[in-house]
This record gives sequence, C-alpha cells and structure tokens, in this order.
Amino acid sequence: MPKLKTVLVTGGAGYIGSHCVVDLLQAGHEVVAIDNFANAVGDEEGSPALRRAETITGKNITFYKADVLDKAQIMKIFDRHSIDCVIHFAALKAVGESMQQPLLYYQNNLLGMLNLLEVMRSHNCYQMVFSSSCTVYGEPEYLPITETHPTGKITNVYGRTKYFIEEMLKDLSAADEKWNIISLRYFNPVGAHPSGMIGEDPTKEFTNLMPFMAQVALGKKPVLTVFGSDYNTPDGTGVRDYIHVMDLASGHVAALNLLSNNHIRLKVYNLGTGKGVSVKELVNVFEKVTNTKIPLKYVERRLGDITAMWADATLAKEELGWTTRYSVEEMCTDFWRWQTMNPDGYPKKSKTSVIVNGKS
Ligand SMILES: CC(=O)N[C@H]1[C@@H](OP(=O)(O)OP(=O)(O)OC[C@H]2O[C@@H](n3ccc(=O)[nH]c3=O)[C@H](O)[C@@H]2O)O[C@H](CO)[C@@H](O)[C@@H]1O
Repeated sequence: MPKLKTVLVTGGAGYIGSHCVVDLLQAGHEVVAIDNFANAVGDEEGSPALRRAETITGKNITFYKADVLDKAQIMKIFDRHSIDCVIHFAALKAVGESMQQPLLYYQNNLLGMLNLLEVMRSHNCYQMVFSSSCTVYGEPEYLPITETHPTGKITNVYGRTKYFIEEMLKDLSAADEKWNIISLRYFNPVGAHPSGMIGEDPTKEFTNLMPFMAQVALGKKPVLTVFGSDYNTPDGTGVRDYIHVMDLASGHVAALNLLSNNHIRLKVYNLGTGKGVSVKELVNVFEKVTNTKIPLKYVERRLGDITAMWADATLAKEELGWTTRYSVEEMCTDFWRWQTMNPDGYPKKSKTSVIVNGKS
C-alpha cells in the first residue's frame, strides 16, 4: 500500500501541475498547491484549473497564490501545513524568452529552487520530485536516450537552468544523506485530461507544436509553419517523443511512492514513451482523429532545434513500475476535446471554491 502524503505542488495551476494534482488526489494524497500565475490563468481568488481538478476528483485542494521567490511566504505555508514531499513544477520555460532575459530565468528557476530547498530543510522535509527535461541532454549522441547519456551541452538558457538545478541536487544529496529526491526528465508533454475539463492554457505566447496545430485547426491561426523538411529523418521533419500529460502525471505519483518506501538520495528517470514521431506524422494523426485539415508551410529549421530525440524509459518501468498508457491518437483526441470544449481556454475571471490562503 502506498503511504498517503501531504504534497506541496508548486506551479500547481499550470499545465502539467494541474494534471498531476488530479492524479495525486485520486491516489488519496492531500494537495497543497501554490502558483504565482506567471503562466497560468487565475488570481487572488484561485485557479479555474484547480477548481475543475476538484470537480473531477470530488476532493478539496488547499491553494495559495504564492511565489517561490518569496521565501517568507513559503516559510509560512510550511509552518501551517505538515508537508511530506514537494513536487516542484514552478518555473519559467520559454526557450526564446530565456535567451533574451537570462537573468530572469536564472533568478526565477535557480533562486526559486534554492529558496524551496532551504525552507524544506528548515522544516525537516527532505523529499522532492523535480520537474526536469530531456533538454538537459542537448543534441543526442545516441538514440534512444538513456539516463546515463551525457548532459550539459545545451544551447539555450532555459535548458541550462534545468541542468544547473540537477547539478545542484547532486551536490546537495552528496553532502547530506537526509535528502530523497527524484528528477524526472520529461520528453514532449501533450494531450489533456480525457474529460476535456483541464488542459494547456498558457497566458504567455506559446510556440510548441501541438497547441499551435490546434489553433490552426480551430481557424485561429491560418497555417502551421513546419520548421525544416531536410532533417536526416525518414520524412525530413523533426522527430520527438510525445507523451500524454496524464502519463506524465502518473509518473509523478509513481515517483512519490518510490520515495515513500525507499531511501534513494537522488535518482533521475526519463519519462517518455520510447517512440519517436515526426512533425508530419503528428500532423497526419491529428488531422485524422479530429477530422480537420491543417494547412502547412515549410520553412527553414528553427534555431536551436535538434533533429531527433526519443527516450529509453526502461529504468522508469523497472524501478518506478511505470509505463505509458496513452497512444498518439489519444494524445490528439484529448487535446482536441479540451480545445473544442474550451476554445478560449479557462474562464478568465471566475470565482472558485478552492480554499485560498487557508480560507474557503
Ligand atoms: C528549442 C525548444 O523550443 N525546445 C523546447 C521545446 O521542445 P521541442 O522543440 O521539442 O518542442 P516543440 O513542440 O516546440 O517542437 C516539436 C517539433 O515540432 C516542430 N515545430 C514546432 C512548432 C511549430 O510551429 N512548427 C514546428 O515544425 C519543431 O521544429 C520540433 O521538431 O519544448 C519543450 C517543452 O515542451 C522544452 O523542454 C524544450 O526545451
């Protein structure tokens, strides 16, 4: 039986955070979620994504509008709740923006993590699941990529923040054996909760393939620009390992279970399907399952893009007992359901019943 925990989810109102909250609640864990709404819809009154997560699960979430850069505020939350484990999603993640504003990214992602770790230590909380990325591998030396592939040769600042944090976690766990940390390297998260109630609704401009393609299918954008058709791949377009966001969510619950029952100090796992899918293939599946036609415009390669990347997820299967359950068709169907049920995303101003700052 997994031990039930009180889990602090930072960035809980965001795309991956909100889906993970659903899975945590369904597994019986208590959730205290925080978000500063830097890239998620919500305000002082709460988050529509988390309100819907409550509806899906029939459980309550305690929510604070809080920023990991505000150490005093995080201290107060730890004073108030007996947190067993932190799942840390809160971070800035736009590659282009990170190149223009490196200090913003280093401050937010590195300092936010430092604050959290210090507050955790002061409250004797030593368990963390960290949201890392396959971007730490840089251009692959071999495929599929295993966790032992070298890291650090990264071409963008966002990716470097993830890499630096992983290095920081190595130093920390080597220095103090109390820490029990799992870093999860995500491949390309797509899809949405199968209910269509929660999904991806960034407040910042987005550039990822699936949300962009869905905007084209909805008629909100005229054409999908395909970045490069001359890659050394079977059809010339870039290849990625797309993973359904609910599979990612269940990976976090599995990681939490492992931390509950074992003292591993620090471990890293790939969360991917192990299957590479090209841009053209993803477009074809999306058109088929949504019965739409996506106009394409082929242009030059995007600066900083790699040719192909997919995971070897054997380690997560063996040690976390985790495997993916959703197909590429389901990733597209679920994303489309979310988009068509919520063409403008979440209601931008809504009262929520989520408990804010400990008050209903
Ligand atoms: C360089 C870059 O931004 N990398 C980030 C991007 O990965 P990544 O670039 O893999 O993800 P995207 O969804 O942006 O792109 C996937 C594939 O689709 C292609 N494509 C994308 C958009 C589009 O309008 N047209 C098009 O052809 C890309 O060239 C790529 O081959 O998102 C990940 C999170 O989700 C981050 O961890 C990566 O650091």
